[in-house]
Amino acid sequence: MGKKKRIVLALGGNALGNNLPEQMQAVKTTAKAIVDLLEENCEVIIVHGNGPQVGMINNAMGALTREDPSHPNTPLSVCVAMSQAYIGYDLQNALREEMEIRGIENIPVTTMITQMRVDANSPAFKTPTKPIGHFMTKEEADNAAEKYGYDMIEDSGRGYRRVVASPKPVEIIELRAIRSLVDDGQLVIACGGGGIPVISKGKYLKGASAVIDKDFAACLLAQELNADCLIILTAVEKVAVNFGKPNQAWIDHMSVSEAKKYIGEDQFAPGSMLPKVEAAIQFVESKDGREAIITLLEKAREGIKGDTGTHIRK
Ligand SMILES: Nc1ncnc2c1ncn2[C@@H]1O[C@H](COP(=O)(O)OP(=O)(O)O)[C@@H](O)[C@H]1O
Ligand SMILES: NC(=O)OP(=O)(O)O
Repeated sequence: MGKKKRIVLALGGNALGNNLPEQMQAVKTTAKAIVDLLEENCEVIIVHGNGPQVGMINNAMGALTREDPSHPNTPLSVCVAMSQAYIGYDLQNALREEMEIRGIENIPVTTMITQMRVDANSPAFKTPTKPIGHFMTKEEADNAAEKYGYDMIEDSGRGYRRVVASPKPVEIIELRAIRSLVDDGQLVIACGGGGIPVISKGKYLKGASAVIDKDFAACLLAQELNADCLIILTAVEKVAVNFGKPNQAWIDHMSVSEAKKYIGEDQFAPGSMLPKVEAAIQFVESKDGREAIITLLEKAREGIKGDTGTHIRK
C-alpha cells in the first residue's frame, strides 16, 4: 500500500437527516461512505453541517426562555456547541459499528469540540445569509418573522427558512489538538457545523451570534492539515450547469477558471451549491496538486476513484 491520501470530508444535510430518529438512521449510511474511504487507503477528517439541528436546538432553548423569562437566553454559539456534541456522538457510534461490521481495524474516533474565530467586523454580521432550522410555508415564515423577529428567506425553491449571520472562518482555535489526533492515526470529527463562532476580545474568546458555513470551515481545515483532497458530500452526484432546467448538463471536470466563469453566470444557487464551489476553488487554488470533489454521499468511494462526481482542479 502506498502513502495514504489525506482527505477532509464535508458532510451535507442528507448525511444527518432532519431530526433525532432520522439522524440515527442517516449516520449509518454516512458511516458506510466514510469507511469506504478508509478501505481505499484514505486518512479521513470529518466536518459536518448543522443547519437543521442548530435551528431545532435554538427553537427549543428559545421556547424555554419564552415560557419562563427568568430562564436566561441561550446564545447561538452555545447552540452550535450543543449540535457538535450530539451529532458527533451519533457519528462516533455509527463509525465504530461500521468498522466492527467490516472487521477492519477499529480506529479510535474522536469528536473535537471546535471553536472557529471569525472577524468581529465582518459585514456578514449585518446581513444574515445562512439558512437554519426546518423549511416553512410562506405563511409560517411570515408568522415566525412577526412572532420571533426572525429573518426569513426562500431557500433554493425548497420553502422558507430562517437565516442567521454567517461570517467566513478565519482561525481554527483547536487546530493543534486536531492535528495531533490526525497525525496519531485517529478518525477525527472536527469543525462541526462550521465550528463554534468566536471573536477575539483582548486575550479571550467570546461566542458570536452566527452559524459558519461548514464547506468553508472544511476548506480551511483541509488547508491547515495539508490535505490532498477536499470532498464535499451532498444530495447530488455532480454539479450541473442550468440546474433544474431542460438544458441541464452535469459537470465531470471543472478547472478553477471554468468554475469562476460559471459563478459569473449565476449557475450555482447561493446558500446551497455556490458555497461548495467557492470552497472547492479556494482549496484548489491554495496549493498546486490539490483536488476538490463534489458528489453524492453514497458515491464517495467512486468519487475518490475518479469514476463519478465533479472534480475541480487548478
Ligand atoms: N448548479 C447546481 N448543480 C447541482 N446542484 C445544485 C445546483 N444549484 C443548486 N443545487 C442544489 O444544491 C443542493 C446542495 O446544497 P445543500 O442542500 O444546501 O447542501 P448540503 O448537502 O450541504 O446540505 C443540491 O442538492 C441541489 O439541489
Ligand atoms: N453549518 C452548516 O453549513 O450547516 P448546513 O451544512 O446544514 O447548512
